[in-house]
Amino acid sequence: MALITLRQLLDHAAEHGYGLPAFNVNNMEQIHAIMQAADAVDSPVILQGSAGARSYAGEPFLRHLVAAAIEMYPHIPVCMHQDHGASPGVCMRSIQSGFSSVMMDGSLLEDGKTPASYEYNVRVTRQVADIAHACGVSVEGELGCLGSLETGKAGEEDGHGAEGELDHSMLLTDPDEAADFVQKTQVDALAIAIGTSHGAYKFSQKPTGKVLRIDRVKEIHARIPNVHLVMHGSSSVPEDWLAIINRYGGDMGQTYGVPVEEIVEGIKHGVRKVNIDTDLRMAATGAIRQHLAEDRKNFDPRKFLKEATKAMSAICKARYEAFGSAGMASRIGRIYSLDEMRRRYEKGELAPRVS
Ligand SMILES: O=C(COP(=O)(O)O)[C@@H](O)[C@H](O)[C@H](O)COP(=O)(O)O
Repeated sequence: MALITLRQLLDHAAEHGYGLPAFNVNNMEQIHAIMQAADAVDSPVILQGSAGARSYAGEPFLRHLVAAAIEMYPHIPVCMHQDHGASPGVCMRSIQSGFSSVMMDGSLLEDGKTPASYEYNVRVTRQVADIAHACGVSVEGELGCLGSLETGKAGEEDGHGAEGELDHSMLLTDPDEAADFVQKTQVDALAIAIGTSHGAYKFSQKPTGKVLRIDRVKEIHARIPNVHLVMHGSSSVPEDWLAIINRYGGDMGQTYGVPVEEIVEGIKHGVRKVNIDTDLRMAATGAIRQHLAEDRKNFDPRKFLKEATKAMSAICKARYEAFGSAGMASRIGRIYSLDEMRRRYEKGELAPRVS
């Protein structure tokens, strides 16, 4: 079984200077697409499940789908990560369910909507890190609230996101606070706010450095060079799929995502995990719309779901190649079990290095 922790994966990524896309999963087709692409280019994989995914698929289905991926592709290291845990309880249940990594998002209160105080964030994240590390499981924390620097708002399409309008001090992670946060919480990876947001409507025009603050990634990395950084809301919102969706009956507004080259620049400066969900949603929707419009007699869902899988897989492959994770699955070597990771935490081998 090639279940790997986020920590081991990101340590390898940092050592070899690459980044990993973390794709959200809710169903079999998404998992097929991600695994087929990873198999084609020899990339390790991060599958992540949100609260929405758990309520859509049901926790046992999600767990068994991931187990099936691991069984079918034993040569590919797969990290099963819980996306945006709104409370320590959510994280504990994911650990119980077999996830090898959890995100405690204490940037918002348990309702997933109200911005939390720094002290609250430190307290709940540390609580999760203590328990997760005692189980060998990795922890991602978040500092700063995700949201658009154009509008001050979080992404609208996601159940999880700050309500109302936020000012720039909340929408941008502060480098010194990031160092203090990592030291106090002992997280393995830190999600930072730099102007990205969840969903398709991130930017009203191709983003400039004013609204997509890659310079802030660089400042944070300069302050904490040994900490693995995470970019959320990092779909590129492919224009070709947007056009196909609209050509075949869709009604999406003009919008822009995070250009792949900007993510690659972030990877050069400590970004190791890149969250992507919307791109696969758009590819699947476009492919299904196109298939149903062009083959009006078809009533076999396998035919259009295969088209959706192919479309999603092409995006996954492109991201593995652009982020440099292609070719790395076979170079990871021995995978530490959760129990070995637990002992490494106990010995202090994995304590974050923050000066
Ligand atoms: O950053 C993320 C995705 O970014 P994206 O929209 O693809 O730019 C994820 O962390 C989100 O949490 C995920 O899309 C949430 O999905 P649901 O809550 O709708 O399942």
